[in-house]
Amino acid sequence: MALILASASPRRVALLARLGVVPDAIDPADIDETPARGEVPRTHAERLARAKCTAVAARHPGAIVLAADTVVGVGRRILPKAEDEATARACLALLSGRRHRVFTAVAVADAGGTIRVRMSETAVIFHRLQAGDIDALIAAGDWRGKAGGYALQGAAEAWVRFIGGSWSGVVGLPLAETRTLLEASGHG
Ligand SMILES: Cc1cn([C@H]2C[C@H](O)[C@@H](COP(=O)(O)OP(=O)(O)OP(=O)(O)O)O2)c(=O)[nH]c1=O
Repeated sequence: MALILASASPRRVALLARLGVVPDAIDPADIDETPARGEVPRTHAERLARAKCTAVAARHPGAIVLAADTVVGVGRRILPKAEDEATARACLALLSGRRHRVFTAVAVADAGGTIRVRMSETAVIFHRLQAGDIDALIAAGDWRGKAGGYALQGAAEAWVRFIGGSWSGVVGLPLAETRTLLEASGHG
């Protein structure tokens, strides 16, 4: 059964490879990722993973389609995906010493078009970030395109005080949830 990865993220390809899974094709979804009014982080991640999966499954009838969405939340607040330095700095200043959550929703469409979704939730606390620490994280540059303005797999891990949950979930594709969903969807 063909597996389509509905993601432009090279990290998701690499994480999938750790399950021994190589997608037959990569076809990123191009959807509007603007949060809905009053939407909380968990709901946002789930809605977007489902929307990416639905959009791409429509283009590949009979295939298994895997999509995911990662959202960093502080309480009810959804942090943006940092595309510029000012946004990344604002995220890091907010996250300094403050417990936050990283939600990654994974959605898999089976060959019959049924979509199953699983959620990974990870709590992360960074040490208090001094101005110089934020400068160093910004200089590392790996915050670009990342939810919450940091890359745990890169420079940011040196500032982690606590992580509870799924490391792979923070990086973009929680391996246990993904393995379970692929099995349930008839892959392999
Ligand atoms: C918090 C955090 C996020 N991220 C990444 C995972 C996601 O790729 C990204 C959040 O954006 P997403 O919208 O989940 O994914 P994407 O735009 O990269 O790719 P696509 O929608 O095509 O699947 O942030 C890290 O790589 N490391 C981290 O520590």
